[in-house]
Amino acid sequence: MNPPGPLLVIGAGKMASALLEGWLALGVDPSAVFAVDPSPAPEVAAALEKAGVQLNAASIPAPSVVLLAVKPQMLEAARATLEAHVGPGALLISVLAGKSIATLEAGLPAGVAVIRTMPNTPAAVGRGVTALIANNAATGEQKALADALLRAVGDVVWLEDESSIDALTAISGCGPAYVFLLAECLAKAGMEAGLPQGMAAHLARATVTGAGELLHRSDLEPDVLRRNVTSPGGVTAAALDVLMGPSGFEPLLKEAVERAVAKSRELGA
Ligand SMILES: NC(=O)C1=CN([C@@H]2O[C@H](COP(=O)(O)OP(=O)(O)OC[C@H]3O[C@@H](n4cnc5c(N)ncnc54)[C@H](O)[C@@H]3O)[C@@H](O)[C@H]2O)C=CC1
Ligand SMILES: O=C(O)[C@@H]1CCC=N1
Repeated sequence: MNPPGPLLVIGAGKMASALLEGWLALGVDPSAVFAVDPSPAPEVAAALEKAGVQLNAASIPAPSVVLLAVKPQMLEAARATLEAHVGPGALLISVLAGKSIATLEAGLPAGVAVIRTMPNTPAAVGRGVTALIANNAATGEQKALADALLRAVGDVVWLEDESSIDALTAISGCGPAYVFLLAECLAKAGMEAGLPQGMAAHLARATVTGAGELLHRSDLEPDVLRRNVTSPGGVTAAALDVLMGPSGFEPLLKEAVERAVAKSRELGA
């Protein structure tokens, strides 16, 4: 899984940190990892230093892999760094929402390998899911390396058609935020139902993670697992009447996902 040469991260933020955390834990050599970030969060800078990754080194050897992880809106500002470090034999792996392979290729040497990906932050604990799509210049070895790097931090899905990445971003890229919001709302509802704050937060967290783990390990479909909780005429059914009603989860998530897809397309325009 170690790249054949140095690995450079441009933009050491939350997504890059999640990937790096997973890679370093699995044995990527930190002395071959470099990061460039003009204003890293202090906790990220401290974690990189502790791990032995060189942040903003004065001189960076030619990387074999460049992970681009700035905000999509910062792509143009990061172009100079990108162009300085992505040589003809390098592989560029981008995690930027919305930014197409053609946009990423602009300004880089002709024939540079580019792999556009959409990971998610559970990669930090080896439970991410990442979609990948490569340009024609990427070799079999480079695709295998990207596959190994992303597979090391979770599941991977290779795409045939780049246009599907906007919908995919709205589901798996953003999805962890929807689940964390569920935990937040469940805790607040618990407090409003009379539980002390700490207990409500604890119960919500344990319930969301426990249900996630059950879904992960079980062969049963989510609707079967839901029915297994729901006694006819019972307590869960009373709650599901609301959550599965006309203003419940389904129409709400449909609208949220539609907006996320539209935003992903807008970022790429
Ligand atoms: N956070 C997430 O769950 C996911 C994020 N992504 C993508 O990852 C990318 C980064 O997102 P986050 O990590 O959440 O953002 P972030 O804001 O945590 O990280 C971005 C980092 O880029 C740095 N930066 C800004 N300008 C730079 C430049 N010119 N050169 C080098 N570094 C520069 C910032 O200082 C910051 O540390 C985005 O493009 C996003 O679409 C993709 C999937 C999931
Ligand atoms: O919010 C964003 O734009 C990025 C893309 C997927 C998750 N975070």
